[in-house]
Amino acid sequence: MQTEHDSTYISFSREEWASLHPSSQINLTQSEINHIQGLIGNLTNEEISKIYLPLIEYLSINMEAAKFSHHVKNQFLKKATKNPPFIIGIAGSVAVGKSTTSRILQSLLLDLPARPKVDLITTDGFLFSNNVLKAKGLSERKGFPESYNIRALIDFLSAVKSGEPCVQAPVYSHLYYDIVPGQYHQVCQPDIVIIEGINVLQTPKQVGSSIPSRVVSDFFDISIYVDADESHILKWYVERFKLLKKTAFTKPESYFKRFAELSDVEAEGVATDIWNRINKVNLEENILPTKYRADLIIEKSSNHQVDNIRVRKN
Ligand SMILES: Nc1ncnc2c1ncn2[C@@H]1O[C@H](COP(=O)(O)OP(=O)(O)O)[C@@H](O)[C@H]1O
Ligand SMILES: CC(C)(COP(=O)(O)O)[C@@H](O)C(=O)NCCC(=O)O
Repeated sequence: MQTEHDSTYISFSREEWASLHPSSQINLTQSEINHIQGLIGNLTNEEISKIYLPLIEYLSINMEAAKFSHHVKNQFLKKATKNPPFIIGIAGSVAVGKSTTSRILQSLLLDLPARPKVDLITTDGFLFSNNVLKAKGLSERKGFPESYNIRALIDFLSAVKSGEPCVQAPVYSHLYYDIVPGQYHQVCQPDIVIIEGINVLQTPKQVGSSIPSRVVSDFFDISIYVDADESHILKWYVERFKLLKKTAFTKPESYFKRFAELSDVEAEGVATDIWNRINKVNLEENILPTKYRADLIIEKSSNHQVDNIRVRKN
């Protein structure tokens, strides 16, 4: 069925995408590929070559274009401002693979010949702390637009983009299920920033009653929405929960340590309940509606293989 968005994007099957930039042309050594595979457990060499290397090439072309545009504007304005960092926004549901995709891209970007400085920031650092969420009656709304300090996120991106020497991003811990007081990620004039989060393409209407003059995506040079069927995402959410049950949840400091003793079947029930009450509702109400704001849409099938890539025409 034809949708209103079909004409906005060019769609590439997996094979069509791979053929745009055969991996043989890319100078990644086997040890660099091994390094990335070490970071992302079951990522195959084929997936890197067919999907992520062409994607890096597409990002590189966009970075070159942004640099050129900055240079000619500086010439016209008779200014010598520093090239701003290239900002990549990564959106999508909880558990769709935003942080994994971001880590793959960061590793490959770090390997580019110019050896750029690449920072990876997650927007969960801009969630209000559990105490604040509780006081606002939002404990069951973690991840919904109102649970984030969007103004702080916009101020952060504005400072990074304008080239401030060092800017701090607060840090969220999935182990403590809360913001870590006094811990920050320092961002000091990087060449590239990847910012990933469920909320990065949300619009002012969705972020509270007062409409800010800017939105998060105003600072992006390019944005990517990671997409998959909800049935696959639920499966990945439950699998991740079961893995955490055996690992992080067993730590005494874990917020979820009460779940460590659950059987696998009980854990599936708990995770499915959290999904249905919170993350599924958020996906349908606040995340999916932002999909067609992205410059690229990456569609993954049940085994995380990317089957289709859509690229915005202009
Ligand atoms: N490309 C991929 N290949 C293999 N596994 C993946 C891939 N992307 C995500 N996963 C797995 O899916 C689960 C959810 O991914 P994650 O990156 O944590 O999601 P998000 O950051 O969107 O919440 C994790 O268990 C992760 O290991
Ligand atoms: C903190 C989050 C909103 C962040 O999502 P992420 O960016 O990791 O996909 C999410 O992990 C979360 O905690 N959601 C609330 C319900 C739950 O525990 O899954």
